[in-house]
Amino acid sequence: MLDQPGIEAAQVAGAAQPAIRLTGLRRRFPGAPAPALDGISLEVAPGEVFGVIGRSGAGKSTLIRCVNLLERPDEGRVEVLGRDLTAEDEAGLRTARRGIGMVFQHFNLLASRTVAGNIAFPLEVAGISRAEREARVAELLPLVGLAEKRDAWPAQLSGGQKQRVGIARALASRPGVLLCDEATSALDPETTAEILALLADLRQRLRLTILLITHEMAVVKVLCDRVAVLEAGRVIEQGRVFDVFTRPRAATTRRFVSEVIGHDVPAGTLAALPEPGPEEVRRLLRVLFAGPHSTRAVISEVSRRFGLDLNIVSGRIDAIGTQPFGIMALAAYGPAAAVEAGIAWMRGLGLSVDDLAEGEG
Ligand SMILES: Nc1ncnc2c1ncn2[C@@H]1O[C@H](COP(=O)(O)OP(=O)(O)OP(=O)(O)O)[C@@H](O)[C@H]1O
Repeated sequence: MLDQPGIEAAQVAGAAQPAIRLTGLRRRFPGAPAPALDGISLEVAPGEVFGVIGRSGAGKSTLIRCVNLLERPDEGRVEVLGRDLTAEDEAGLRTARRGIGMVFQHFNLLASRTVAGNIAFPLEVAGISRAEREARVAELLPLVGLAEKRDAWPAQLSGGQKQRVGIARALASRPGVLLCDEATSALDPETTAEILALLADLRQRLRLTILLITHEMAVVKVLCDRVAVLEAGRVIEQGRVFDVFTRPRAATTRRFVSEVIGHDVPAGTLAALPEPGPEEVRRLLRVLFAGPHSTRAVISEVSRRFGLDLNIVSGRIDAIGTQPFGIMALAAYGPAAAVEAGIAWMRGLGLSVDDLAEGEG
């Protein structure tokens, strides 16, 4: 059902072509002082989960709505699963949108329909037979953990259950691409974690490509492979989540990242540290351990080898996806040449070592 040859072909995992390609998107709302989208280009690979993060007003909603052309960009091209949506007429768009599911922040369920009725709704609109609709709903309910709720009404569901219905409805027409518009922002932290786990599971089982927008870095950390940071309608930074989290470049990115992994050195830290002795320097360093070395072994060894005093200001061990890392702020004291040699030695082990100013990430 709902087979679309162009889309099916592009869904083959590993296809060279991106699942989503946005080129030079611009959108300025009439009368607005600045464009909502100011030349956005990005690509999402098949099977990838790509997050777009930004503060309120950065242009996230406008961007995601452009992907299925709910919002038409003034300029630029939107290609999804190999199809140039900006070149489609309304009929073509309707067909193409069946390959693109969308999950909304506020669920957007129809109060007058049961769970099954909500999930079946897009299939009804697409003219799918009742028997096929029922079969599809029966497949989807257990997939989203709602096998027992088939005949419940939206008003009888928790927020998390409502979002499960929203996700099942988005998957009804077997889309290759799922767009998530702040899908967990209306949920409490525990329910957020459950919904993110569900999305991660569905992504694996259905080999979905997911583009999500969020203002929460925790969502990006748990679910995404890559992330783009949006500010004033522009992508100011993008890359693999691990790289962006461990080496954020833009100030906005550093602020987002510090929400979840605390790169910042608290104000007042320097004043509380001892002054360096005569013939000594003091360097405030951020050391990132992303490889096989354990934090403690490296710190004690660099201290021994180079005769440095190391004062640990803050430290944290964490993981992004399945990749563990440690991040530590430390004050190194010793003769200038010894401190330099110690830093070079740590870098030689593959650790990332940067100078850190107080209050900086
Ligand atoms: N329909 C509209 N008409 C006029 N201006 C709009 C419209 N939609 C969005 N904007 C403006 O475009 C800019 C980007 O808005 P957008 O909703 O895309 O940002 P956002 O990052 O999703 O923010 P939020 O998280 O608050 O929704 C904002 O300045 C907003 O006021």
